[in-house]
Amino acid sequence: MPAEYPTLLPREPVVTAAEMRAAEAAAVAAGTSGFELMCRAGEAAAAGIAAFYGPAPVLVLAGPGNNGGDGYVVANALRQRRWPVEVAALAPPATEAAQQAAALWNAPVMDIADAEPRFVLVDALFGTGLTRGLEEPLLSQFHALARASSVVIALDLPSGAATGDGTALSPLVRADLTVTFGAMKPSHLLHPAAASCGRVVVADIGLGEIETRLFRNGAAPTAVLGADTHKYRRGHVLVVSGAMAGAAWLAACAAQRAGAGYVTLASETAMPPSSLVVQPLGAIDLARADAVVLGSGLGRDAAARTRARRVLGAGRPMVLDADIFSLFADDPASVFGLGAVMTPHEGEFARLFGDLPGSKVDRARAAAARSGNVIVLKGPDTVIAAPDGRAVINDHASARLATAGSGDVLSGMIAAHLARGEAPFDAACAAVWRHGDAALRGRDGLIAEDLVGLIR
Ligand SMILES: NC(=O)C1=CN([C@@H]2O[C@H](COP(=O)(O)OP(=O)(O)OC[C@H]3O[C@@H](n4cnc5c(N)ncnc54)[C@H](O)[C@@H]3O)[C@@H](O)[C@H]2O)[C@@H](O)CC1
Ligand SMILES: [K+]
Repeated sequence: MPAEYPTLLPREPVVTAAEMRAAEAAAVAAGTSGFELMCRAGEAAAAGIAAFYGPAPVLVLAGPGNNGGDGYVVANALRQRRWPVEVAALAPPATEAAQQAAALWNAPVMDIADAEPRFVLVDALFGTGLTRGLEEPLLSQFHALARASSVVIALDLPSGAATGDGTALSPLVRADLTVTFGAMKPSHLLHPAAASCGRVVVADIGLGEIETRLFRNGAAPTAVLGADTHKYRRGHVLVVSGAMAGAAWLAACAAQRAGAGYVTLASETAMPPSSLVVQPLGAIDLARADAVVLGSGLGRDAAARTRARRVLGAGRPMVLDADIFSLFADDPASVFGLGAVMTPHEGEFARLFGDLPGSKVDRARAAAARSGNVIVLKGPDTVIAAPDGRAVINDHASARLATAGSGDVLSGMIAAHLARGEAPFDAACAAVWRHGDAALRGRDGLIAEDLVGLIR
């Protein structure tokens, strides 16, 4: 990689419930009690709540497990800060640590059926130990109390959210703030659960670095250009156009704006004069392309298939998108094992990989392993997975990206990163972040052409 492009910045780990339990068990084995961890969690949550909201009447809803235990610690800590606090419990605390926490509270606890709404509702019903959705009458009581509160704060997770896959096991109350412990869990980033977390704050409870292969996408590093750089050193991107010239043109412009020094559009259609180099595919020396976008605007006819085969054979770093997934749905082996970046949305993904089991992260990982390519499984919670099991969830994005051509823009951006010599996984992560960042700086009514102009 040219020296002027730094490697990726450190990313936030995202851990599963099992990884979290293992970290907790390791801490306990090393001499920290479960109750001590709970005290750290509850104290940190109370500090977080006090940082966001002034002293106000609070109702804490405590479940039977350790999430409920955290709730008792929060109640005690806010009471010490002179907030008026009440606690309502679903059932008596069932774990030793939660019993110790309830003893700390040492004040009346009412039944949830008797609770009155207060300004702040703290949801300490269930966390990572949830095994099934909330049942009636609790579900209705919880939602009614939340509707009548001004602020809802979830401890660890909104109760009813599964930890690992973003699913809602029962309808979720939308929290304003979720204070989680040790590290983010997949459901803080995967939809639909992520949409009910509000702002997510991670409280350090002293578990140290938790071993994981899943991360939250972080900001792409800024390229620092040396005075001696030149356009080819910044990377030569080739976009192969076909029946849908507009899509390929968007990808090419996005590659330019994302930093490629030289962009060629392989097209037999005349284009308006611009800084893009437009040439028929037959006239292009494919070996000179540092990265290729294949699929955006390619078309799905026989000519597209012929063009695709020719370009695939050149063995250049590649982004495979859009029409490629239809063209090779019956022959996926032709696009596997290339070390390329594939950028399907859910529909295209299903066409190529069928109905894989598990969470979005599991499915993207399985597809990456099967295809030998980096998979960018697009959506509000885009997952990027590498064949070796590394995965990243991107939440730095905007629903404004749901517009025609936004995928073509992303393909061009990934190609610009590949063309500078970045590894496929790093290139995909950086481009996905910058793509989302551009949309966040956009406005309602954003179209793909605007997005190109907003790339930073
Ligand atoms: N793992 C860790 O490192 C730490 C965990 N802590 C807290 O502990 C939580 C996990 O605690 P637990 O494992 O005790 O689990 P939870 O407190 O999430 O819930 C488990 C309890 O709820 C019951 N339950 C599950 N789903 C139910 C449903 N739908 N209806 C009724 N009952 C249901 C279970 O039978 C069990 O009694 C975390 O979310 C976090 O808040 C913190 O105390 C600090 C450290
Ligand atoms: K909760």
